[in-house]
Amino acid sequence: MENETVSLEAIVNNNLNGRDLEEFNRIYYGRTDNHEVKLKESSIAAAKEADFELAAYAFPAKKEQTRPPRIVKVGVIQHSIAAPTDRPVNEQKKAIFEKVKKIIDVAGQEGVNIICFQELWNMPFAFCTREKQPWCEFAESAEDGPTTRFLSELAAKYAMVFVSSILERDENHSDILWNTAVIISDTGSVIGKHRKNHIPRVGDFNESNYYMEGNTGHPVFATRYGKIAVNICFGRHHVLNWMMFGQNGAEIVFNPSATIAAEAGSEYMWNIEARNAAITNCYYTAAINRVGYEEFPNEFTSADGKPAHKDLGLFYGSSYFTGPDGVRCPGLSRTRDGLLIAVMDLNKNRQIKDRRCYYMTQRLDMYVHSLSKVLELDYKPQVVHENEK
Ligand SMILES: NC(=O)NCCC(=O)O
Repeated sequence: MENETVSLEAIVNNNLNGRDLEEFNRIYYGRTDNHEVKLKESSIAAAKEADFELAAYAFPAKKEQTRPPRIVKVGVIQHSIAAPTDRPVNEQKKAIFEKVKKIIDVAGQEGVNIICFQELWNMPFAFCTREKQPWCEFAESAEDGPTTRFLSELAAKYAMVFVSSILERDENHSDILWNTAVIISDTGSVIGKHRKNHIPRVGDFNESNYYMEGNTGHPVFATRYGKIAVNICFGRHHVLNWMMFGQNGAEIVFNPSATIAAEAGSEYMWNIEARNAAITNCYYTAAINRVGYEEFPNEFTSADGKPAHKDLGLFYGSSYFTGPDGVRCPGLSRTRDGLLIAVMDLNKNRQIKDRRCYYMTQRLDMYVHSLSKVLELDYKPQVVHENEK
């Protein structure tokens, strides 16, 4: 990945300085100060040794008279796969566990309370191949599969909540597969799970060959550290999906993703969507994407007349956090594994709700009425023509 652009931030920082850089950050990202948080020397050394990026930023809120601050440390981890995709399934999984454990340990020593990984973090994103074997064998039980067991131990050790996106095998319902986020509590037990609501049918994202649209609605999980929800990857293009997590009281919504620069994943939209969701729903968002190229043993086509190929393209990382006011922190790079930490004051959500009144002005009643009409078979779009008086 030597010739890849490192990040948009790097381009800006290398080419702007002084007032121009300040004005760019103020106008584009909404920030006058990055609120960089100092990290332990031992964490910085461990990150260097294990070759991953490490950065932390605060999202402070105003001091209130009647509520103490509600500070929570949230981490997101982006990473590439750790073994070639032609190695045995369990070997590939184990190699990812070993790599990611080093990152979790640093998060533990930094006192991180909640961690979210990228989409299907424990496997290559193999659905582009349309092959069932061996990729379906990565599926496991959400409740007591090897990935949940691996994380449960670390959750209890560090009193950490995990949001773990996996390929789920539902043994109680005829062995079918789901794209599922498992929420593991700070005690190590499974609080619950959420299944991906919107399954892509675009480019090489052939996920609909493997699993169906989720059946878990829009759950919000009340953890020890705050109310969290998960909008899995493609759901970030669906504003109502984001909206429902807000209606159910989410304070932080994670968007674990696996997306590439090409049209299907649309890198130019990446920096907008989770940020816009934070603004319109007055909650924190965290967008997490995987990193690197994943080459598969057999060629596949994109059904576009172009030559067959063995990889999807670059997963461009660029994970980032946004506060409920729409201000975002610098993101991780496009090219390296990383741990990004946000020190959030959750009081900020209500402060922004009180100030901007988006919930008060949202007119749900009007939309329920309009949408119920849209669903009618004989619906006619409300278009007014010049000669219709
Ligand atoms: N994993 C996934 O849903 N990717 C779809 C491409 C996109 O990010 O829009």
